[in-house]
Amino acid sequence: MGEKLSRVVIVGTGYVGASFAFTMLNQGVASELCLIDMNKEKALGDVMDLNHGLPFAPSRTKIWQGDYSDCKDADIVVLTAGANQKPGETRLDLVNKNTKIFQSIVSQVMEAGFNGIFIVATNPVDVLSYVVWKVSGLPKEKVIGSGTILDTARFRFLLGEYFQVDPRNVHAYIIGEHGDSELPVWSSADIGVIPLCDYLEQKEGVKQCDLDDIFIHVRDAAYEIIAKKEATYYAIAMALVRLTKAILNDEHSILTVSTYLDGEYGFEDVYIGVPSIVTRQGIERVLEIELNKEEKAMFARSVQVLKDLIGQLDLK
Ligand SMILES: NC(=O)C1=CN([C@@H]2O[C@H](COP(=O)(O)OP(=O)(O)OC[C@H]3O[C@@H](n4cnc5c(N)ncnc54)[C@H](O)[C@@H]3O)[C@@H](O)[C@H]2O)C=CC1
Ligand SMILES: CC(=O)C(=O)O
Repeated sequence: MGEKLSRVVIVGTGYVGASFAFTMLNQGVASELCLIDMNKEKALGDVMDLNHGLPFAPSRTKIWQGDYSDCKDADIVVLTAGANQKPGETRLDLVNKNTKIFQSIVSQVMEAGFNGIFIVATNPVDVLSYVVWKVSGLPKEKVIGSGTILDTARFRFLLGEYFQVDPRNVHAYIIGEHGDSELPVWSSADIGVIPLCDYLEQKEGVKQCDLDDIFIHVRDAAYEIIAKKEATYYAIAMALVRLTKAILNDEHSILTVSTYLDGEYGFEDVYIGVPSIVTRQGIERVLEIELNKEEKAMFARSVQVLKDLIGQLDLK
């Protein structure tokens, strides 16, 4: 029996796209990796560098510098092209530049005959996921933003440090905009098998103000890292690989991706980060966490921030 081919195309081989390609190669996730960037020399340099690592890779991967015609047979196109934040800029500041770039890229991907799944990482990721859905004409299930997958990872890491447990045993979510209006869902957070609220009551030394501080560090992590080294890329690359594997391996994994709300949580016509089941077909279902009153209000505010921006888009 022949080996099953899986093709992943990456558009935008800057810090995030190149780190994603490197992580994909190291984990042997796809049999074909195609790199596209308007800076062709950069993409070609990355292809050469990655190919030279093949003797150390866990499996064979065909890696090449491509063009949009390569998207026709792609299972997944990952969009990491566009401007990133400069120190002091918010993710939302990038909306106009990156919407224009995305209109052009997504049109070219679709003209090639693409019928797979888009993963969107470029910021502002929730708004751009909406743009990709609109411009591509694909079903909502097939356009997935990285949403708060990275914020949730940061949250689990910091809670793991605080409670001195493996972050993989921390079950806690950040939802909402991947940005300043996101929120922690404290009411359903578990440390291992213990609800965090019980932990807070029972364990000495666990204080609400420390938890609030953890959330602030999660929300502001990108600003801190960008001030120190211009960009964030390793953790998002690993998060994108996790999402890619969930799709290619039909894992039915629950990830806080940016997805289209169609009545869930009482909202519609917006892409936003919520826990969702990810399969080979894309988003199977959005999971509705029972939010408390304060969390509901914060989520509604986050939806409004995104809807206001979506309302200003010129998608002609
Ligand atoms: N969703 C998330 O959690 C995260 C998102 N990001 C976002 O990812 C995006 C990329 O960030 P970086 O890699 O740091 O930026 P970068 O500037 O290093 O790379 C962007 C790449 O896009 C390419 N590009 C620009 N316009 C293009 C076009 N029309 N066609 C093809 N390629 C084009 C550029 O040549 C460049 O190589 C940013 O918007 C950043 O904010 C970054 C980290 C985390
Ligand atoms: C840049 C960005 O969106 C992040 O690191 O969260």
